[in-house]
Amino acid sequence: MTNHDRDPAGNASTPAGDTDIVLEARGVTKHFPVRRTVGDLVGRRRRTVHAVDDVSLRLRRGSVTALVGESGSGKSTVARLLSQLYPLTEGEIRLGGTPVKAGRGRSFRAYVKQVQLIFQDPFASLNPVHTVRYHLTRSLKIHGKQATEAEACELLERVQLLPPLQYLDKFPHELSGGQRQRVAIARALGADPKVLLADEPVSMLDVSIRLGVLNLLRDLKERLHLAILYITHDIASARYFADTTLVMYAGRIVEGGDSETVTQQPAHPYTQLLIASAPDPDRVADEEDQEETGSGEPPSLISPPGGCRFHPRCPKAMERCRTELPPRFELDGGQWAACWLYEDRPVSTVVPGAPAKGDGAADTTGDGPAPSTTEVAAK
Ligand SMILES: Nc1ncnc2c1ncn2[C@@H]1O[C@H](COP(=O)(O)OP(=O)(O)OP(=O)(O)O)[C@@H](O)[C@H]1O
Repeated sequence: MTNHDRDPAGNASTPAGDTDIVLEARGVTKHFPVRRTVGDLVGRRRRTVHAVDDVSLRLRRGSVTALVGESGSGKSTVARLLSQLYPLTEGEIRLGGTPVKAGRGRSFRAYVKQVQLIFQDPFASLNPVHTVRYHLTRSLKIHGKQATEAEACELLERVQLLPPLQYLDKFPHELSGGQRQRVAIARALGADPKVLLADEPVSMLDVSIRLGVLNLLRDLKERLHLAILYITHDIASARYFADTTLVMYAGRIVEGGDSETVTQQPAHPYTQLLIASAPDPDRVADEEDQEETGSGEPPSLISPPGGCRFHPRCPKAMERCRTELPPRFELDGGQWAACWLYEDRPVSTVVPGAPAKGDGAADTTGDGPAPSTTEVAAK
C-alpha cells in the first residue's frame, strides 16, 4: 500500500470497487475487565486484559487468510469478535462494505447466516444426543432452507462424507474426529455463508487426517468462493493452506503479506522466532539460532509492555522499541511489518494508471486500514 491509498486522516481507504472484500475489521479492540481484588478496590484500580488491540484485516471471496500466533495472542478473540459473539471495545466490522451494528434477534441471525464459526473441538460443538441428520436439518431450518433428507445429503456430499446415507443417522460418538469436523463444516454450510471463521479447525485431529480436512476447506473456498479465516498456531500449515498470512503477537497483528513471502522471508523478529520454533526436519536448531531469533514467554496482557510488545523478547530491540509503538512499514510485494527495523525503507511509488497496491487484486496483504505512523506512535 502506498500513501496514495490513504485518506486525508492517513488511514488506508477501502479500495473503491473492491467487491471481493466480504468481511473487514477496522481497528478492532477487545479489553476484558479483570475481576477486582481487595488490592484493586483499595487502590481504586480497574484492570483489563488487552486481548485484542487495533486489529484490522480484510477477508476476500475465494481466499484463505491465516491468523497465526502463539497461545494467548488473541486469535480466538478475533474470531469471536468477527462472529459477533463478543461486543467490540472499539473499532468497526463491515460486512459487504456495510458497518455491522451490534445486536441480537433478527440482525444477529442475518449476520450469522453469512458468517459462520467452526470450532476447534468438533466433539464439543456437536450435541451428543442428536444424530447427524438432526444437526444438518436444524441448521437448514434455522437458516430458512428446505430441511429435507435430500438437502442434508447434499451437505454431506459437499464435505465428502460418502455415501451420505451411511452417515445421516449416526451419532457424534460413532464418527471419527475428522468425520465429526466434516459434519460441523457441513452444518456451517447449511447457512450458505459467505465467510467461514475456522478456529484451529484441525489442531485436535490426528496428524494423519489434518491434511484431508484442510484440503476440504480449500476445495470449498474454490468451489463456493468462500472467504475463510484460518486461525492456527502452526505457521507451517499457513504456508501450505492460506493465500495470505497475518501474524499476531500479544493482541496485535505484527506482520502480513502473501503466505509464501511471510513464511519464506519473515520480516518481523517475532515471525522469525515462530518459524525458527516450528518443527522442521531439515533444520537442526542450535544455540546460535536461539540467540538470533530470541526466546522467552509472551507478556501479560493485563499490563502489556510499552512500545512494541515484542521488545522484551526481541534480539534486535532498540531503545525506541521500548517506548514507541511501531506502525506498519510497507515492504516489497505487499508484505508489511510493524517493526522499527523497517523505518527507513523507501515506499515504492505508484506508476500512474497501474493498479495500486491495496486496490483489489493487487493487494495481497489481507489487512485492513493501516494507521499512519504519527497516529500510532502517538497512542
Ligand atoms: N472471556 C474472557 N475473559 C477474560 N479474558 C479473556 C477472555 N477470553 C480470552 N481472554 C484472554 O485474552 C487473551 C487472548 O486469548 P485468546 O483465547 O483469544 O488467545 P488465542 O491466541 O486464541 O489462544 P489459544 O490458541 O490458546 O486459544 C488471553 O490472555 C486470555 O486469557
